[in-house]
Amino acid sequence: MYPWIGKFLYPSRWGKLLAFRRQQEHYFLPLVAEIKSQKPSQDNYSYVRSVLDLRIHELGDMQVPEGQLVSLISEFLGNASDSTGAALEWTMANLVKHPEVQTKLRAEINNIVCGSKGFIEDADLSRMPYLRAVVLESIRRHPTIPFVMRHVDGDEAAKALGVSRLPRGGTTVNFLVGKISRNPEVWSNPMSFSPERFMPGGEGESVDLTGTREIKMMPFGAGRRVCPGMTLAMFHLGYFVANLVREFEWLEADGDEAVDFTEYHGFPFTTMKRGLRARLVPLVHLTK
Ligand code: HEM
Repeated sequence: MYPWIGKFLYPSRWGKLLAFRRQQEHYFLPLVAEIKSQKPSQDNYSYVRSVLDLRIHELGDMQVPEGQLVSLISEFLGNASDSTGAALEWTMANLVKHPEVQTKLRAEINNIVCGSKGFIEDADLSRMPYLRAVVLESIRRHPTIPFVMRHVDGDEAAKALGVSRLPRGGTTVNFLVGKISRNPEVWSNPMSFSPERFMPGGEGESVDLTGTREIKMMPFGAGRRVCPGMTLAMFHLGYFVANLVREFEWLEADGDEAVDFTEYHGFPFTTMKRGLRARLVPLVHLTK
């Protein structure tokens, strides 16, 4: 409730946090300065440039202060790599555990790629519906961000939440992303791993990831603050999974190294408690 109390309760952790923050400033600010010094053009219009160009109307058209810029950059980098990495690990773990899904996926990939150039191109992904189904099923079953919070206020919000009224000044609502995508009233056998549910005729066939039409799952959040990296993340996941499955057969490791789906609830990501271990067999491709 009062985050500032933390520095008195946990002085050593607070010290570490400040040191980490200084390190971020040390790395990011020279890069920001370099971007500032460049003449903006269509070719180099980056995320940092877009934040530099922002003006906060409520504060007299003020620019985003340097401190907040550092926070935004670290949020952008952290959200991008850690959440995609965690989702990739969950996906590969499921493919190890479900060899029949892996075989079916490899057949789809090879069918598209074989006989042509011998490697996967960006455009090929759109012709791989089962690959998309595998990725969707993985982020449904194992959403890497288990909840999103919103400050809500007013009668309209109360109505949407199905309560008569909200406390004065509003309140914070925690939307349980994980529970939503494993709701047995929406998903049949929700704890099983079944990409087929996202194929034609399946209950998730036309699932809406942005949550504008309906919310059956919301691994990327929903509404105005929906993850801006969603399309990139879906592309990266599809691309990495396709290449990893095409190049290797993923087999379960023996004994204690076998796949363990126990979750580790870190902040803010849910990862595999014990990282994925697998036996990888390189596959030989015959190209024309
Ligand atoms: C599998 C990968 C990813 C997942 C599961 C994921 C999920 C999420 C979720 C649940 C949120 C919170 C949305 C909300 O509050 O409603 C979020 C926010 C955000 N994501 Fe992602 N994300 C992923 C990848 C990425 C990537 C690749 C990028 C950038 C290239 C990115 C950038 C961001 C940013 C900047 C925000 C904050 C948006 C805001 O506060 O308005 N994410 N993400």
